Amino acid sequence: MSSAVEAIDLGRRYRRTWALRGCSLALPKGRVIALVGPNGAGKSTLLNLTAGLLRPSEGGLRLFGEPLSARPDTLAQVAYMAQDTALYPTFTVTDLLTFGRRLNPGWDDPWARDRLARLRLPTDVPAGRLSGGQRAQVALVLALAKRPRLLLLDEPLASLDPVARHDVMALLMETVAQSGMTVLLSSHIISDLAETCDWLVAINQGRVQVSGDIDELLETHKLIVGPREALDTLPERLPVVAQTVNGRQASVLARVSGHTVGPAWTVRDASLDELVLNYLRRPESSALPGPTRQRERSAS
Ligand SMILES: Nc1ncnc2c1ncn2[C@@H]1O[C@H](COP(=O)(O)OP(=O)(O)OP(=O)(O)O)[C@@H](O)[C@H]1O
Repeated sequence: MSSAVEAIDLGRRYRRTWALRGCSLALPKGRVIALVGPNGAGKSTLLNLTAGLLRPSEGGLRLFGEPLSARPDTLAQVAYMAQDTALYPTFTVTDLLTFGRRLNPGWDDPWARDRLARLRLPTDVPAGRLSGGQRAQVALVLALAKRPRLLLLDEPLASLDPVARHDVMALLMETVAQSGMTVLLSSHIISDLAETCDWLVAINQGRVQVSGDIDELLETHKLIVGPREALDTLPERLPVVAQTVNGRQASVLARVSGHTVGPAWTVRDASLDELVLNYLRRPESSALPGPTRQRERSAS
């Protein structure tokens, strides 16, 4: 079965700087995929490449099994809400609806009107006069009304208040459940992603660090907490993602499979927040197939 998005050794360079390099990914269909990474990691670059707005400097992309470069109609199945929510500022919401209907063959006009009515926004003022959060919500409705197979969202939650954030995520979940759409969304707010997303992609310094099913990642990673002096008693071959020392206490995130640790240590489940934070702290750690870094001797 083909993936929704497949990147093969994908790279993009701006002059001499690689924004993304050696990116190989297979993202399954019908998932809500969280794309995380520090500022400047390459998230927007990956989204722009997937939306066909940037050309790769090396490697390539397939969407639903089709090479992106060979089939322009593949892109008709993609909707993209970029970071700086590009609504034409002089167009009213009513104009934008008309525009969307004329440009997109699969446009679901009754649905879009119903959703916009529920937002209780003025439909006759220029979009430039709406607040940042209101613009983001309108842009999301317009993107969904295209009925895309793949929806790309670059920090859709950043400008939203907590209630709007919750509503947007609920709308995404509802649409995914009804349509089988795949969503790839970048965000820095991990707690908002934990309930909604079921696949995690972490990018760091232009490289993919993690790509995997969130439940499986949480099952295989554990937080091991104990006294700093006991660090040397941890198994030699324990695949450590990151370790931190706070005063006398050491905390180690590791990929545990059949490893046993001594009685000085407490092993507990990690939250998605803790998992992401530990990976981002250690750009050289990876949860991709291949050799894993093993435990360091000295505490960091
Ligand atoms: N148009 C550009 N020209 C030159 N360099 C760029 C350009 N766009 C991005 N970059 C560089 O590429 C790298 C990746 O940027 P990108 O915007 O993809 O990161 P990001 O993960 O989306 O960051 P953020 O979380 O801050 O939005 C950064 O080092 C950035 O400075």
